[in-house]
Parts: sequence; structure tokens; C-alpha cells
Amino acid sequence: MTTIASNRFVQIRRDLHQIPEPGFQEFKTQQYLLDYIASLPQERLEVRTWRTGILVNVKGTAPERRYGYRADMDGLPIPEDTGYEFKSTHPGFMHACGHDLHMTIGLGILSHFAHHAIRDDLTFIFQPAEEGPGGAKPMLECEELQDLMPDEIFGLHIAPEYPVGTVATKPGILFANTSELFIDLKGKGGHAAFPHKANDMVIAACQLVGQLQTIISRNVDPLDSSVITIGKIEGGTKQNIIAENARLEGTIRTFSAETMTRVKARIEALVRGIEAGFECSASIDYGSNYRQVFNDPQVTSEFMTWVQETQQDAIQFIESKEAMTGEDFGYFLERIPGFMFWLGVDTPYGLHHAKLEPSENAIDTAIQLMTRYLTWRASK
Ligand SMILES: CC(=O)N[C@@H](CCC[C@H](N)C(=O)O)C(=O)O
Repeated sequence: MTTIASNRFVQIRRDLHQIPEPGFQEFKTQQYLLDYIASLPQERLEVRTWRTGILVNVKGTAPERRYGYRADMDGLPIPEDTGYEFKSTHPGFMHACGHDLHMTIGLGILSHFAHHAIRDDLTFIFQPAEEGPGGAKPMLECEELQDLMPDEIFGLHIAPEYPVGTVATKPGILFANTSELFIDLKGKGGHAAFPHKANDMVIAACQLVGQLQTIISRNVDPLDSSVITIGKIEGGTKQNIIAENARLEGTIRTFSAETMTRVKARIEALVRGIEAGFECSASIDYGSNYRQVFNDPQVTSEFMTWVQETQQDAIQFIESKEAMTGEDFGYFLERIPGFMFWLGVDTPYGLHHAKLEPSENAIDTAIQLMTRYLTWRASK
């Protein structure tokens, strides 16, 4: 059964779920968050905005350190297919990666500390554009954050495969290095009946998709997990017109920067080969690149011990493996020690799926866990 507080946060989640917006266009989302934050006791709060992001300084009573908590804000271009009564009101867009829960949990933790002062300062970061083009790196560098820069920072990500009440993380690398991948091919269009008078880019693109996978299977150490996914392929305009242009859109995942460099070198070699073989021209754009999410070993191990020794009644802890997901939270952790953890939300469909329905019972679990953890840290 959910408590009165959690019913309130369940409603907040449902409100946010209905207004998913793309990166750096989270205008309604930002306003909703600001309105809620304005409803909290203001004596120890200082609120700043940066583009569509929000920073909230919660002043401690006798601060010795500053702890940060980050939640991402943006939605995904996925037509929602859940059974929710509170479906997205933005056609073609959905919170399909749990950012509605991430923001709600962030508000819940913030609300707790707006009502219950602790010794140390807190910086809450509501960050835009995690799914792309990436808000963490520019937000880290923004003027508004500099005097609120935390000494340690924490975040979470929903995990559909784990039951509610599960927290999973590990010291060291948790998420992969990522690079987006956009390849455009240009040949010569023509009539479908006269292929010899044209230069078909559909067939060139199809050949390239297959060749790209040889990088993972033939050029990368099988023990050094890496991924190339081509998520979208476009080419042509009509069934009886030979395609002059084709476009591949994908993403690369590696656990080391060196392997990312190696993979990109092979991509470029294969694309040059397609140009020569199909007498076409090609361009490659790597879009946004994210650092690996590297959990500080000391801080993370201490958190793991604290959870297992003090929260065992409410939390089942799992030491997780690395995952090939990306998260630009990695930029925060590159500069500030801290960790990210998986939060179980017990749902059959996975991240980025149109039917994702994370359990709302996880909201209270996460709020309780992080308010207890930060209270403990600020009393040590
Ligand atoms: C947790 C999660 O799903 N993160 C995304 C991050 C996307 C990074 C970038 N836009 C890319 O596509 O590489 C993921 O896809 O892992």
C-alpha cells in the first residue's frame, strides 16, 4: 500500500509522464518542476535555471561538505503503447527510459530535505537532454553550477528486470562509453527499370550494415565487450525509384576509450570501401559522445556496505555487472566522485520500449533510500 506522501509523488510522476519533451525542449517539464519546488519551504532553498535545467541549493545547518543528486528530464521519440490512463499528451513522444520517475524521486528527496535540515549542503541537478545531445557536459561547465559544485554526486536509473526493492550497482565501470553514429551515402537516383543508369544507395547501405558488424565480431577482442547498433535506416522515396541517398543512424558502445578509437577507425575504413566499391560519396557524423559511468570505488563500496548492513529490511542489494547502456552522468563522475545505481521497477518491457510500465512502488523505495543515505552521510 502506498502512503499519503507516495500517492502525492505517484501523481507527480503521472503528471510528468504526460508531458515528455525532447532534449533542451523540456519547457513544460521545467515549469512543472519549478512550480513544485516553489511549493516547498523556501528558507533554505536557492533555485537557479540553466537552459531547461534546474539547480537547487539546499543549505545545510553547519555545512562541512556538499552532496549532489542528479535526475534527467527528457523524453524519447517513441509513440506510447502503454495501458496508462495518463498516457503522454505529446503524440510520438514518451517517457520510455524512466526519466519521469527519476525526476519524481529527485523531487521527493528534495522535498524531504526542504522540510528536514541536515548539516551539509545539497545540490539537486535536474538535467536536460540525457538521451541526446547530452546536457551533463555543458551543465557541468555552466556558470550557475560552479559555486554549487558537489564534493560527491549520486544518481539512479530504473531497471525493469529487477523487482521493486532492489538496488544494484558496483564499484568501477557501470555503463559504457557511447558515441552516436550517423552515416549518409549519396549515389545517383533513377528509374527502377534502368538500374545500370543509376547508382543505388539502398543496396550500398544494406551492404554497409552487414559489414559494420564484422568490426565487433572480427576486429575487437571478444573479451572486450563492444556494440554497434544501427537503429534506423532510411533510403529512397518510392518503390519504383532508385534511391540516390541513404542514411544509417546508430550508436557505438565500448568499455574503453581505446576500443572506441579502434572501432571508429574500422568504421571509417569500411565506409571508404563502400565509397570505392559503389562509386558513391559518404559522410560520417559521430553526434554526441558520452563518457563511461565510472563509480568511485571507495564511495561506492561504502554505499554498498551501508545498504547491506542497515537497509536490509527494505532493500535487496545486488552487485551488478557492467552494462552497455550509456549515460552522460559519466561526465559528472569523471569530475566528481560518486555513483549511479540501478533501481528495480519490475516490469516486463525494457528501457526504450513503447510498453514500458515501471512500477510506481519504486518511487517511495528510492526516496526513502536516498534520504536515509544522505542523512547518514551528513551526520558522519
Ligand atoms: C540509460 C539509457 O538508455 N541511455 C541511453 C543514452 C543514449 C546516448 C546517445 N544518445 C546514444 O544513442 O549513444 C542509451 O541509449 O544507452
